[in-house]
Amino acid sequence: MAPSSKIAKACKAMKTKNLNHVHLKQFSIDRRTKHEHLSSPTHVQDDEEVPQFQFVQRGKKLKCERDTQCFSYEEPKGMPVMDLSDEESVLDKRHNNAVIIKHERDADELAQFDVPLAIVPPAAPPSLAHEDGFTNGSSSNVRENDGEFLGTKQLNSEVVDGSSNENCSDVKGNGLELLEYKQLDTEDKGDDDASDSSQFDIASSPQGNVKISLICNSSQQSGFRIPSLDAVLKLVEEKYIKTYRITEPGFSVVKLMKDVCECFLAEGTNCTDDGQVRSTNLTSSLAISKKLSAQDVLCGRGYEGNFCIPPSFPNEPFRFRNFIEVLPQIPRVLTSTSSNVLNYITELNVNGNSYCGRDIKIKALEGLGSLNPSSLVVVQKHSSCLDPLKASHHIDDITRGAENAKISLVNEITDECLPEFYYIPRNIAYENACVKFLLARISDENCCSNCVGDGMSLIVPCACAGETGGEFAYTQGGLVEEKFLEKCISLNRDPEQQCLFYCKDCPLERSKHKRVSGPCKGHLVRQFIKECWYKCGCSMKCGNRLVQQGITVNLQVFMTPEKGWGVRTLEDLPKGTFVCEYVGEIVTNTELFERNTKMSGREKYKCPGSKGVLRDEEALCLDATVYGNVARFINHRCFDANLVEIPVEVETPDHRYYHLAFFTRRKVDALEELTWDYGIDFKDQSHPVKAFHCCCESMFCRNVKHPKIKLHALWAWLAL
Ligand SMILES: C[S@@+](CC[C@H](N)C(=O)[O-])C[C@H]1O[C@@H](n2cnc3c(N)ncnc32)[C@H](O)[C@@H]1O
Repeated sequence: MAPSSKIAKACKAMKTKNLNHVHLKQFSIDRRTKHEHLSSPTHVQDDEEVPQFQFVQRGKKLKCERDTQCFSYEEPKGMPVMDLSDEESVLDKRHNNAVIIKHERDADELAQFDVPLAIVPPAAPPSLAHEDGFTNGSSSNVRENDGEFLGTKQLNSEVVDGSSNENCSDVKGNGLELLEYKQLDTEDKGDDDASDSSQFDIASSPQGNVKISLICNSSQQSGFRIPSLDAVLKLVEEKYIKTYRITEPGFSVVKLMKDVCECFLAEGTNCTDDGQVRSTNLTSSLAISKKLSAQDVLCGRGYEGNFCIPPSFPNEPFRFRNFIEVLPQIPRVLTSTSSNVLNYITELNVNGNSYCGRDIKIKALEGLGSLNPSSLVVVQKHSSCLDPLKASHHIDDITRGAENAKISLVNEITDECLPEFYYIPRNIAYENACVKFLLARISDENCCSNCVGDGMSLIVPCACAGETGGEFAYTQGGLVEEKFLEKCISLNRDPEQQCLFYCKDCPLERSKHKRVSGPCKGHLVRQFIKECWYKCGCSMKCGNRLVQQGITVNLQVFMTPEKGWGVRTLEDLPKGTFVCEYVGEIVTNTELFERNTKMSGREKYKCPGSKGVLRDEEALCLDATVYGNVARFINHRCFDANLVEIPVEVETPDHRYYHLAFFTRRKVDALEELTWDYGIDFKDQSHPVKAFHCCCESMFCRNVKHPKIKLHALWAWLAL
């Protein structure tokens, strides 16, 4: 093969990266030369234009732009050397996909609820100060009504608009439902649960101390002796673990009690001036004809809701929402008693997932609710920052079974919950993003139809290995070949050495300058891996089908001290291990642009030089803001990150669409955080949106004024 055509085959793509957006550049370069292309009757239609590029080897500097919400991979500066004679040569409308800066959607575009919820015992009536300084809460109410207190309370704050009516009166009205507060009667012999008679008494002092008393009537029990507290706690724990199928190892009654105290204090702090607690608007249970599952509630199915995004694709991925955001919707569909709310939350736990954040409190109170099922009301809190709870949060599997391997989540640092997003294991196309996988376009030379079994076991590598120089990129052991990996690392590390190609009407530049297309600054040539696919004869177990198999390693999302969520491995990973793909919504640059600028339909971006709206087909980008996988949590590390991203082609043989896969670039130990180099130039002052302050702690951090590292140390590290 002529070197130039080799280069042409190699030089086909670039990417830009963004915090939650990755931009795929897919220049349509046919495998054949223009001459071959024109003379061949097959593969490409006659009217298709052949992009023309000049590839140059020149020292160029890669620059990146981003901020906490977005960044783009700014291409190397330099004068374009593109053949300018053919206006459409680069951006062939069917083949070329460009890269555009993507800003994350503004937070206000997503449903946000500022007013979090918690569940607390109903507010006490005007306080009854005790001698010990404690103000009695719920139990004082009970006694007031001779053991059978229906502590009705008007729930009158508006949730949807976030405002709250602080006027908690005892009057029913305005269509608002009253909650029933029923305390067990110590004399109630007919009720099994109450036969031992128990009373849960919670009180607080002005100093913020909380006292919980358990009052038990032991008169029915002969030979009763006060048991040890430890034995009681153990018994209760066993009972609850069994009855409620609590799977979390950390469950304990002591923790439950502690949580109750914390909630009590938090909600006490949030009482209105007149001592009342803000409460939510619950609608009547009569409106509910069927019981919705917890997921229904969270995903907004089965009822009219204006905040939940309805599941729009087959697997109906769980939309992770902080409970504090979910709960405001519950009143729209659930019955008016707080125990219903708790039931739904219980269902969630039973489904195999446990949830983070304030649901820990909810879980704690679930226990309380079981002791006294109707004694809780849902109330709004003014601000989450008032919440003193710093519980350890845990989700068993954020993928809900969508991946081969579970991906757990822990937050041992804050009470922050996962940001709102749908977990998807594979890229999905948004509206206009045209991603066609046409088997007809896969010619014999682009697949290995004659292969059988594991193509990797063949003595002569199959056609799919052609993309990687006639050798498979993967080893028999399922790792990226050392040499190939090193090449990818070197390409990423030192783009100045690499080939660049230039296009005439650079979509990246166009997007950057909004309306004026600047000269293309050249695009980095990348190494590709080509995996076998459907038209290949090999089996699904073929070793050249690694990325398409999905995640197999043990990953965990965790809260880092300074960078928000991060991802770590729970097992040792050898060098060259496939970790995960960067998955998101495949959007066109037009869509991306509109998401960024929130342009209305009328003001759609007009591409300079083109007669109409920017062609959607020109660019594909990945936006993981709302739909994404675990990769959206992988943090940046300057230069010596332990992951490297490699484009992997699976469905299409012509680089129109590819997967961005992360592989370990060295051996990574269990519990190490996984990082990749976003390619950010922190010194780029020209970008209007500033980057985050990098806390990667790398010796080579590009965001520190006086790097800790001397040049010789850098070379020493490189030599490793
Ligand atoms: C793709 S997200 C990574 C996940 C993110 N930490 C989270 O909590 O969702 C990128 C964002 O993470 C944070 N981040 C990533 N790498 C960082 C670093 N080295 N130093 C500080 N913040 C970082 C920045 O806020 C950045 O905007």
